[in-house]
Amino acid sequence: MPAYQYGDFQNEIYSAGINGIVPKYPFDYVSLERAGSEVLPWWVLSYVAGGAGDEQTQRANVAAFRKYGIVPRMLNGAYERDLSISLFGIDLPTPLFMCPIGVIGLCALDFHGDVQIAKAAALTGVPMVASTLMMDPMEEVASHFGDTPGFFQLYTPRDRDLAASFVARAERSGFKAIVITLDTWTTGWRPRDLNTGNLPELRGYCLENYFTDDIFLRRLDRSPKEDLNAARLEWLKIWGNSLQWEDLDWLRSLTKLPLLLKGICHPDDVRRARDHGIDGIYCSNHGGRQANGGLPALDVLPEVVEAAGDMPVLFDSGIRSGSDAAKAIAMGATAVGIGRPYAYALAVGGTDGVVHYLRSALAELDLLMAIDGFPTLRDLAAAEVRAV
Ligand SMILES: Cc1cc2nc3c(=O)[nH]c(=O)nc-3n(C[C@H](O)[C@H](O)[C@H](O)COP(=O)(O)O)c2cc1C
Ligand SMILES: O=C(O)C(=O)c1ccccc1
Repeated sequence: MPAYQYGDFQNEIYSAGINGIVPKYPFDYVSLERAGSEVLPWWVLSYVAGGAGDEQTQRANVAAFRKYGIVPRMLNGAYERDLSISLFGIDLPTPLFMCPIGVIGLCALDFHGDVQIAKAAALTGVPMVASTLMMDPMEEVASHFGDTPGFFQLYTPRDRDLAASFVARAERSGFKAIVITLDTWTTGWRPRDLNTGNLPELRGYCLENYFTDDIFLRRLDRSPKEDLNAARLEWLKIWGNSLQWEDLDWLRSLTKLPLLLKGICHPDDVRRARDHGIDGIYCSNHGGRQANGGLPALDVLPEVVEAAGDMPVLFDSGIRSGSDAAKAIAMGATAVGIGRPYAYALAVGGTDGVVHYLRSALAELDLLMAIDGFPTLRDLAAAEVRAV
């Protein structure tokens, strides 16, 4: 018997269809986004859907995937596929991961989306990169990962002791790597949210990691429960640290876990990262939420990959489907981040909706590898990609 292939999901769906069982959730991104938009509260939707400026970069991220095509190869035994990768010595069954999304907690109807995503990670083997901004503390979220490794995304606070505490807590909770986000020490110019004065964190949402940390709490006279206003103002004082290269040496000294830098788009920055003992690069423009007018992240990926050499390169910004993931891998990404799509999937169906979305993306990727003749991700990575 051949091993289970993700593409068998397709057969399950057709077989169910014969028996009159109609799928609960959509299979294409446009329908998923529409369904998610109908159920999210307006202010969460505005925050998730929006980006910087007139959202030109956000749209360009998605459009970039239409500019490239993979050249298929035939007759080379792609009857069975292997989608596994190894990252920092950790074996993962697939090349996908879930990007850090600070308000993911709010995208679930019960406002405990971080836990629901952790459960989806456990069920699929697709790791969650958990944001610093959570509706539940990281210890609780990590307790639902099952056998799937989790990564912790650090928004480095200005208070160094608090940063050290977050890293230590992440290590104790069993997270397997730390992702330091560099492009969001201040919020981008986001007209959709500016029009309604909408910033969830400032209202005191998603700050549970801070509100459960002794180092943060000692800055307050009264607990966040007693005085939420004072707590969120204190958060605003310490939250965004505009790091410099030298600060990486301090961050490096905090942990032996693999460290990744998120937001890297220039090959010189890749080389400097290596000089500072960084283990992995995360190429991203934050889904066009931070700076408008920049290049699509996919367009800079090949240069970043070349400069990275043997360092793994994680990628996000514009991935909507399994075939998008295939292109990013063919252009050099080691692992590929799903962002906005899983937020909508969570809104539509909770953990179940996210598992459905991830299985669909993996099925599409797997079938594409079957049809295009790439039995392994190594073969796909070596595929010829041409500009359309
Ligand atoms: C609502 C929302 C919140 C986000 N919060 C974070 C965050 O807390 N930390 C972070 O590093 N990136 C955050 N990101 C950026 C994502 O990690 C990722 O870079 C981006 O979603 C990729 O773009 P895409 O979703 O359009 O594919 C957020 C993105 C969205 C949509
Ligand atoms: O919304 C975001 O993308 C994000 O990462 C963020 C986090 C905290 C404050 C502002 C923006």
